[in-house]
Formats: sequence, structure tokens, C-alpha cells
Amino acid sequence: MLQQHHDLLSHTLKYPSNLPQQEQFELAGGVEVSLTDVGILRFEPPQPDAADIVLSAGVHGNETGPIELLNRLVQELLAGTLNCRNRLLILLGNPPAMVVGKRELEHNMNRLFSGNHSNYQGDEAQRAKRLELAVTEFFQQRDGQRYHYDLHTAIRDSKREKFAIYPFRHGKPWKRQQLAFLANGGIDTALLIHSPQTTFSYFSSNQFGADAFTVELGKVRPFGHNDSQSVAQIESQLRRLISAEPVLIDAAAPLTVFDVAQEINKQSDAFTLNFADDAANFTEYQRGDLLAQDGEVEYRAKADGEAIVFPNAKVALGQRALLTVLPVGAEQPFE
Ligand SMILES: O=C(O)CCC(=O)N[C@@H](CCC(=O)O)C(=O)O
Ligand SMILES: [Zn+2]
Repeated sequence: MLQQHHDLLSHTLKYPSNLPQQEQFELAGGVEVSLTDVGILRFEPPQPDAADIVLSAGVHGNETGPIELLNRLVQELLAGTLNCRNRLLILLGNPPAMVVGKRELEHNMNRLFSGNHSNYQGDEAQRAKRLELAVTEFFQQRDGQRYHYDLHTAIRDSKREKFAIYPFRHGKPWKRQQLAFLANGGIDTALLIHSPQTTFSYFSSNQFGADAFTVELGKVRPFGHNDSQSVAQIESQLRRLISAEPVLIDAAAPLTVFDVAQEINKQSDAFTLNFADDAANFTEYQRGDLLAQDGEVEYRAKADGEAIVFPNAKVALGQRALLTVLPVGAEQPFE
């Protein structure tokens, strides 16, 4: 039982498909804890502060560093060494994929949100629907300040090790304070996305007005091979948020913001990338350089210094195979 062992990760890996029993118990101070489904754990303080926080990891099953990070936070909460003063929902996204150490089993779960799961069959589609429901029930309970940090790690090496993806805001200003929160947590790079997506963070941002981000915390590694020191800064920012201590938002923290310049979807099996398999995220190219080819169609850098992010020729047809980014333009609205 989670109440005794405090180890959400082991519990989830042991029962990845069916929870043997729901658990509900109270921590010292009256915080109500509910394990309502596999990897879905809710903390409800008796008199919560204003923030409603969703923290998710493992939407891609092999991205273990952030899963271990959330497990540490849960252990501290259950042991009483971290006080929960805001409402909190912890989600481990894709437990069956976590068990086998794979990004996905049938479908990329981070393309199934905002209802796109209804266009697919199988466990990942059902789980995406279940996660949406958990987030909906959590946020709908009140009009709090809503946050969702969906934690990931990248497949490739990256010239910028940690970075956040800021989902499309339909023209609403991007929030400097949110970027400063992340920057003070060691996430020194942000990408502004300019179109709706079917990602988990866009779902929370778009449907619930949450300050929501996909946060990349380094490179994919197996369980037990992650360096907890490298995420210590963001982990302590999250601790502050959970315990309603002032978070760090020093505007002087290093931060580089990029606009997504091109979003390139794979249209055919002939799609190829025109650079080495080990080219790191944020490698820069010059105007006119050929980046990818899809049959007859060529994709080239449109400006000097255009950099690649998340190149992946193996994605399913129709899905994003490459982003390119440029330093943020002056016209972006910030508040
Ligand atoms: O390294 C990669 O190629 C993918 C890492 C990853 O899973 N990234 C997320 C980003 C989601 C977003 O754009 O908000 C994803 O591709 O789902
Ligand atoms: Zn991921």
C-alpha cells in the first residue's frame, strides 16, 4: 500500500494496468491523500492556498528522470517532510510503457489530448482520456491559480540541456513571471509555440487557462541512471510552490526565448532528415541549408541561425518530425 511504503513509482510499476484498491488517508495537518487510479494521486489540504498544481511525468514511458523526481516529491509529502499547502495532482502518464522502458506502446500519448484520443483505439488512447478526466475534475473544483508542468526528457543530446515549451496562447500574452519561475529553476530556455497542439500541456492551458508547460529536463535514461543533482533547482522551485513558500522569480536569471519558426510534419515514408543522427537539439543552420526531405518536398532553413529541435524521422505519418526555432522576435506580447 502506498500509505505504508510511500513509493508511488514502485506501486505503479507493480500494478501498471489495474489499481488493486483505491486508497484514501489523511496526513498530519489534515491533508487528504487519494490514490484514485493507477499513477493518479491527489493531495487536498484542509485550507488550501490559491494554487492548484498538476505535475505530470511519464507520458512517455522511457523518460524516467522526471518520474523519479515526482516520486521523490511524493515520498517527502507522505513522510511529512514537505508540507502540502496547495491543492496538488500528481500524474504518472503511461505506466505500461514505463514498465517496459518504452516511449510508447502503440501511440504517442502526447499527441492524444484535447479529445484526439477518440480518434484512436487502445490503452494509450484510454489512458489519455482518463488523464484528461483527472485534470478536469481537479481544476473544475474551484477557480484557483492553475498550473500544469508536464515533465519530459529529450531523445537527443541538446546544446541547451533544459528547456520549456510554452503552448500556444491564442494571442494572450506570454507570462514573464512564469518564464522567470522556470529560469530560476535552471530551465534557461523557452520555446514559444504558435499553433494549437494535441499535447498534454496545451490541453491544460487551452481548456482551463492553466499556466502550463512541457518541460524538458535533460536526456532520456533508464530508471536508476538519472542525476538528481541536475534537476535540483527545478525540484526545489516545485517544493516551494507545493508548500506555498515564495518561489524564486529573479528576473536576472539567465533565459533565452525562441519562437518556433517551422513545424514540419512527416507526410510520407520517404521522409528523411538531412543531418547526422547524433546532431544535438539547438544545432544551428544557415539560410538555405537543407534540413529534411519528404519525397519531392524540401525543407530548408529560412534564416541564418535557425536551430533544430526534436528531429525524429521515425514518428507516425502526419506527426511532427522536426521543429525549427529562432531567437524571439520583438513583436511577441509579454506581460
Ligand atoms: O526528444 C524528442 O524528440 C521528444 C521529447 C518530447 O517528448 N517532447 C515533447 C514536447 C511536447 C510539446 O511540444 O509541448 C513531445 O514531443 O511530446
Ligand atoms: Zn517526452
